[in-house]
Amino acid sequence: MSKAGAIAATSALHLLEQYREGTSFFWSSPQHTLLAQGERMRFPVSAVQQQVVSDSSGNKDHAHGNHVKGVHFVIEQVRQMIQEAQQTGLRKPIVVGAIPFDPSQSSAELLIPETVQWAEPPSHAANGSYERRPAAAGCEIEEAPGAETYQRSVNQVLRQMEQGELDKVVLSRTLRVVSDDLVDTHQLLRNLFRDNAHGYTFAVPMNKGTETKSNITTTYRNDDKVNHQGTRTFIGASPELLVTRKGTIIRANPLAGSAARSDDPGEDRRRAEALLASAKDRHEHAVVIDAVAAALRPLCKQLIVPAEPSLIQTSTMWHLSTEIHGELLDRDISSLEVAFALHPTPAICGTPVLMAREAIGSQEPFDRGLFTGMVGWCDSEGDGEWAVTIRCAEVEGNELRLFAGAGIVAGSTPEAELAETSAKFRTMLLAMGLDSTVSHLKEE
Ligand SMILES: C=C(O[C@@H]1C=C(C(=O)O)C=C[C@H]1O)C(=O)O
Repeated sequence: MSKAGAIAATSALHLLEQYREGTSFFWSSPQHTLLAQGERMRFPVSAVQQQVVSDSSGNKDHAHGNHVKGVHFVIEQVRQMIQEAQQTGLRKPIVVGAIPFDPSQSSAELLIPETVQWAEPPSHAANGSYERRPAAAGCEIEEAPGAETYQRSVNQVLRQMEQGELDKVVLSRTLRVVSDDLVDTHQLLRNLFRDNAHGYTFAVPMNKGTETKSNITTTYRNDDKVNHQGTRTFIGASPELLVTRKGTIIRANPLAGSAARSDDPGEDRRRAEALLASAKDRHEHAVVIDAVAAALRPLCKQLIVPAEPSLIQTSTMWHLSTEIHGELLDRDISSLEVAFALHPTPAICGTPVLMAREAIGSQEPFDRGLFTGMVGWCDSEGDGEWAVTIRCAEVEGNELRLFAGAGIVAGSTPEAELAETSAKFRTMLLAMGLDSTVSHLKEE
């Protein structure tokens, strides 16, 4: 393949088998499969918090100021990492990893790897050759927040919507899963890859929180010393493309408006048709498309936005989808900069964005971290692919933390939004082999 820094091209399944927990970054999209190994440079862990003055006042403008600083910090650090890597002799460095929902609160998990291998996108047929084996066993599951608390939050947000200008807020919740044994992260990745051939499957090695003295840490790890118990991995299979850039051509594919799949084909089709016809879901979707188009328009010579959404399906969900194509005015805007021009879209935050972020901060009793951020890669020419980090979990030892959210608009009901989050957890639960254990989470 033409990608610089790449070792010989190989098959997607071959790359998947070479994945090593703790030292590999794995990515598969409808365009590419990528396995990045080792760590030449890593994004600084604690420097974000040093750069951004923490805001204890809860002031919205201050929080927004911090967010903007956090974004600039990430863009600048990535630019520096690429420059430094070029100075050390890498011809076309690539940055891979994930960026949090709020870069002023949590650290990005980005790195420049030692080696990069590319392969064609996975073929559906090849994926079918995998057997789905459980990745965790004998699990205890705890909902956080619990169902009642989540529904109360939805009601509070709905009341706020009746009173003011708040139009949409995405509220999420988590599941903490504790397994009897260490989670088999590699098997989890295989299962996700098998079940989500049309999406964006990823595994990101997370920092273990080591102190950094300089802004950019240069680490050389000895693979033999990596203990699976000591690794943290951010893993998932997102159906949602934030943006890809190749040269000046960009593509975005926001999703918003969802329905759970059904095992009964007739019922499944009815749910899809009802979703496409639902005024509430159409509005929830339109809010996202308007915001994405408004953010892209100033950057583009040409932008094509279909007037009507279409339907896409994953193995667990139906979604309203709009594929947006554009041509950038300026080739110097990297895929990461375009991604940040969009982030956070109302698909995972809400609108107006500052009010939505404030509502999320006051209603969600946990830090989103990398959830509803972005995952992907960007090379030194600015080309890249970034997906929205949803249908995902953080894995450490024998524990997983799963995340799922749902968009609240006027007309939403707490019961339906709770059921939607439960249905969205199924992508990860299925991949873990736990779907039958938690059948009450399945929306009927
Ligand atoms: C927030 C999530 O998904 C987002 C919310 C959607 C919705 O509210 O309909 C649909 C797709 C995603 O943009 C999630 O999966 O956790």
